[in-house]
Amino acid sequence: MQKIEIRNLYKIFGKDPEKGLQLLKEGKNKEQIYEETGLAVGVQDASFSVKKGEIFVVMGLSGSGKSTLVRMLNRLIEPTAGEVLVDGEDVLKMSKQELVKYRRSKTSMVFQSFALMPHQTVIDNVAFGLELDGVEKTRRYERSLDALKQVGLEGWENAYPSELSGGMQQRVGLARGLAVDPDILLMDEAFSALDPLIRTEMQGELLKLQDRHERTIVFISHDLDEALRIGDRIAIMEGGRVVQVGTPEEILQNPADDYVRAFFRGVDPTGVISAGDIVRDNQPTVIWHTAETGIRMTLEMLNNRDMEFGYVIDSERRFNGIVSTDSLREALERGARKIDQAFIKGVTKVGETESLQDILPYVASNTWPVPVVNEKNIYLGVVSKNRFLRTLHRAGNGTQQTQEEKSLEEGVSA
Ligand SMILES: Nc1ncnc2c1ncn2[C@@H]1O[C@H](COP(=O)(O)OP(=O)(O)OP(=O)(O)O)[C@@H](O)[C@H]1O
Repeated sequence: MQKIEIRNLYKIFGKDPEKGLQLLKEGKNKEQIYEETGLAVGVQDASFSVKKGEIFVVMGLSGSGKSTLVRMLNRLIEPTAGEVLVDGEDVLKMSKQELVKYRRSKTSMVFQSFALMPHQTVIDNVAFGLELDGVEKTRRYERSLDALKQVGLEGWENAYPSELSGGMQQRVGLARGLAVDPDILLMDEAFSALDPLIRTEMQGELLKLQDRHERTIVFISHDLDEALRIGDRIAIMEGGRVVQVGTPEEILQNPADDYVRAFFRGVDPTGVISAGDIVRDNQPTVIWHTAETGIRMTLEMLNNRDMEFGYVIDSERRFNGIVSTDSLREALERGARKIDQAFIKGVTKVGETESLQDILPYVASNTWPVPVVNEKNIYLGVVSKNRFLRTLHRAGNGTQQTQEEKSLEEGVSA
């Protein structure tokens, strides 16, 4: 479901922005327009959408238009042209009153400079937005305490900002953003001022928060590692344009141009592509598991299909275990009858979000393709050694899979 939709959005800074629009339409570029008129093109023709519940990272070099773009989402910067739809409603058509309400209740913004008020306690800093909203004091403090708890600052409510470390101050900034319980959190280089260790910690904190309470987060960053770590999808900006939008894997595997490629140079694909991206569910034999599933029947089935391994799942597709022709025969010799007595011991399944780097040891050490499950233990399929190696090879070359490779892969037996 789309939460935010941006259509043909422009921002031109200067006295006569319409003139700038006209010149862009005539094919002039940003630099020519600046030289001729002194108008600065901040964002040009941006169109994309942000899904409900995702962390959407806007990335680009300094001056590429990130801040301008994100500030147009809550009209801290007034767009020159285009549409910003939030839950289907055009933010640019809102009256002043509607806009105030939208800014206070639907969105909140977290800045790089934590923008804390030094003479106010932590809790008053957090409660500030609610106070503006006219929320009464008891309720205000309740919600602020809850927000402080969410960012791990319980017990610090009466401290002053100067008593806190940089990382803690940023947590207060984040708590202030959370206290109003916004649908949409806009984060402008929110972690950039933090030293690397604290920064990584805060990124982890944000991901954890997102696990518990799904918000739509638009996060500006100029840092690739950060974008890859937290972004469900990334938009890359260059010179005011959005040049590519996609998941980290999509962008890495298929960069739109040299600018994007340059960003990703040196990135190790094994850290970015996940098990879920390369899972295949059509190869090995899947065996539905019930109390009646017998060993003899299973063995016969594997033999008939000339398969060495079978993946056992229940009627809800939850992964139970793996059997092999060997483990089934051994179990029969022991006098066992039910299939779960024939599971290979110590089978490792991997989560769909685990990276290639994480799953490498399992792919390398097992003779059977590694089963991949989601967070509910639902079986999604397997990653075979072949598929794993092919992906590495492709990502390394930055080339697309050819039709030949594709059919080869479909034909590769597990
Ligand atoms: N108020 C303004 N007046 C004139 N030009 C502006 C104004 N604000 C931004 N610009 C110009 O718009 C372009 C985009 O700036 P913006 O701040 O959005 O980039 P950014 O990617 O966020 O950069 P940074 O990472 O340095 O914050 C730049 O060329 C900038 O000079």
